[in-house]
Amino acid sequence: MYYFIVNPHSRSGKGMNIWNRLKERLDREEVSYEAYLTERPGHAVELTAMLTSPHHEDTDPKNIVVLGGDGTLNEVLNGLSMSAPVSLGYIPSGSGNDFSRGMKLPRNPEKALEFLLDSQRIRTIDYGILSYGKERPVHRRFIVSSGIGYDADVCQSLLSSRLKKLLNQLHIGKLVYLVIGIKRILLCKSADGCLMLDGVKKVNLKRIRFISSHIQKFEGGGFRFAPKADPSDGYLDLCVVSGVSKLRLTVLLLASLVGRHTSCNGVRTYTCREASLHTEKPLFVHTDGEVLGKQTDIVVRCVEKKIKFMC
Ligand SMILES: Nc1ncnc2c1ncn2[C@@H]1O[C@H](COP(=O)(O)OP(=O)(O)OP(=O)(O)O)[C@@H](O)[C@H]1O
Repeated sequence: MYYFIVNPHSRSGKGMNIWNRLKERLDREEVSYEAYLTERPGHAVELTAMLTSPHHEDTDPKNIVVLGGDGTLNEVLNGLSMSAPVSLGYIPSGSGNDFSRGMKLPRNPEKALEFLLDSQRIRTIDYGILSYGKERPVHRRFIVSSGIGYDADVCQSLLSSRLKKLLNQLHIGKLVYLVIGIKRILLCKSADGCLMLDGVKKVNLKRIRFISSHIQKFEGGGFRFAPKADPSDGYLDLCVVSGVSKLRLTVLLLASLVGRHTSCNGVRTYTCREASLHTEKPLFVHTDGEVLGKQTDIVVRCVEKKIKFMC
């Protein structure tokens, strides 16, 4: 039995057409499934919490399959009860699809479904937790990456972008990250700050452009900010870009498309289990592309091999 959580709104509404095609195939092949369509932002968190609750009518081990973008996968991860026996599957229907890219899953939804139904393999993978807020701490899980600064600023701009819809209609949705990314280079602010790695190594930073923390190698629709990230190693791979001009940031971003930015001036990489960051000015923060407002103090940490993934 498969439980599908479908975001019909993903890829600017194309998610619904994709689901209709896959549903036909499931029915034809008499696969046993239940499907839940998300009706609003946050709904996938509620649906997953309901399906994995100890009070759910079926407490047997469950296969939950997400059809959506990285944002929907993030919501499912955040709704998941970690004590429930669940295996996750994923069919990409988003614009960026960095999770599929990192896991080397088929990016064509039909092929991804075929792969999932044929697959017998379970891989255990890590997830990250980003925390902020002193009086009322907030904890958000992530499975691709989180970031503070420029990368989160781009995610914030995408929320109100009409270009995303247009490019998705032209089947070149992932280009939206590149186009908005270049525009935001001109407008995005930097801040001084300091990073503490695993509570022992302190790094002072001037003019932080962004710091991304990775489970997967890619973010932003194919920027390979963490070429060495391994989703099952129990570590976060950090990409820190600071003290660079806007022109240099542009060059670094282009180099990161092929993972060649890591040896350039202004880029530092670290692996750690936990990192805390303080910035002197608030900067936008994201987890898997979902924006969490502006923060000055965040902590990220890695939870090792807690997610069972069908692949
Ligand atoms: N029915 C709905 N109507 C409007 N928004 C929805 C609905 N269901 C889910 N959402 C929201 O849609 C947002 C985007 O979804 P998702 O990330 O899956 O697709 P995407 O933006 O096309 O892909 P990507 O993140 O790969 O660019 C999520 O933040 C989710 O909360």
